[in-house]
Amino acid sequence: MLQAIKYDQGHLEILDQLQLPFVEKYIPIQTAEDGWNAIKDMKVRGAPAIAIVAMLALASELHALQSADKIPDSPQEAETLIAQKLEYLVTSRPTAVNLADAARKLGAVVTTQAGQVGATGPTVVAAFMRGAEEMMGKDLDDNQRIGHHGAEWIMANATKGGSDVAVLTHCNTGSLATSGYGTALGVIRSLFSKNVLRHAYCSETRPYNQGSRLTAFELVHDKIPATLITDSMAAALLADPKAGVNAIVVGADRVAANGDTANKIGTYSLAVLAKYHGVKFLVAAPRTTIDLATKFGNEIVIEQRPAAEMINIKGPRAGAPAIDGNVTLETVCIAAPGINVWNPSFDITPAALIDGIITEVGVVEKGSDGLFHMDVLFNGSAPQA
Ligand SMILES: CSC[C@@H](O)[C@@H](O)C(=O)COP(=O)(O)O
Repeated sequence: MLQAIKYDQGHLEILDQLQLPFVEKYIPIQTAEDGWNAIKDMKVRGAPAIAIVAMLALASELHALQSADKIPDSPQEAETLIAQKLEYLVTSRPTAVNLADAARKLGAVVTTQAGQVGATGPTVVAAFMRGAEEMMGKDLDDNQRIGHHGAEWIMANATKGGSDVAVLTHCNTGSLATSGYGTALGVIRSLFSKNVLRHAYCSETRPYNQGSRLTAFELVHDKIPATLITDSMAAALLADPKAGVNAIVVGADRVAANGDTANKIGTYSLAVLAKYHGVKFLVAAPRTTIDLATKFGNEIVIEQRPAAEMINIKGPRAGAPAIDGNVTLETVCIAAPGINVWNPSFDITPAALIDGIITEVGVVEKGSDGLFHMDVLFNGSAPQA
């Protein structure tokens, strides 16, 4: 399995996703500012991965301060230092809630520690670093559970009488978008490991091609039977009995309390198509992506990305040889110079189009009132497939 994030006691490295699938190169992240830039520039992306890298970037900076004996003695000063860095990190990308959620949770850990009798600056910093490291392990564990619950749900509800399934996914939600295994791609991985995946389809995911560059790379790497389509081919694929797509499974950047889901632009179109074709439409995400403070999808801030990400495309010249494992990536313009560009990074899929939300504690479906009741995910009564 690919590993997007490597961390060991203050040493953080991320796989530079801007160079994938052509060059597999890890880059060091030493400070919160390095982390902020890597997230903003999409060297790391995907809701869970963004949160983990942000927290570990700050942990790395604090490690370096600790080695240089520069942690303030006062617990309150250490708390303020960490709070300011967290506030800054949260400004890197607005839509995925996992980052804000991680900052809030670790901020609370730090505040609690700073209030303990005998607390010092170093004990506050140590509490933060421990929390950040635990987050990475928890995410991997959650993803494996999501994969299991999603695969079980699909086999129970979407086989249409067959013994195996074909699944379409969008964007990248795999090892590269998380600490490992993946969310929606984790469900596909789990179906594959249970020997019930007939075929996976991944959409190109314009404009930034996370599907063709990253998901396709992971599927090839992990030898999962898969086919790439352009986003515009999804309707034809769903209408094709030979493909026999049973379910569409996507990730999420933020799920509102009513189930409306912000995810990569193009997700909403797929949900509409799924409804028309009678194909199950599922969202796979850890509970850290569910934002109960946001009641409806229209409250979610949608990030606008630069025009250059739509009108330019980057890759090696066709047939260019790799030299010492390196290839030169070239940028090519693929649109008429001067055209206006609208480039929202995400869209909102209404809850009405979603059949189930797959989390690490189970799959929530709409009740008889036609509404999602997210409280079951947090009060220990989530339905198991
Ligand atoms: C497991 S990640 C789920 C989503 O974050 C993913 O589908 C997505 O939309 C990623 O967007 P990106 O802009 O590449 O960060």
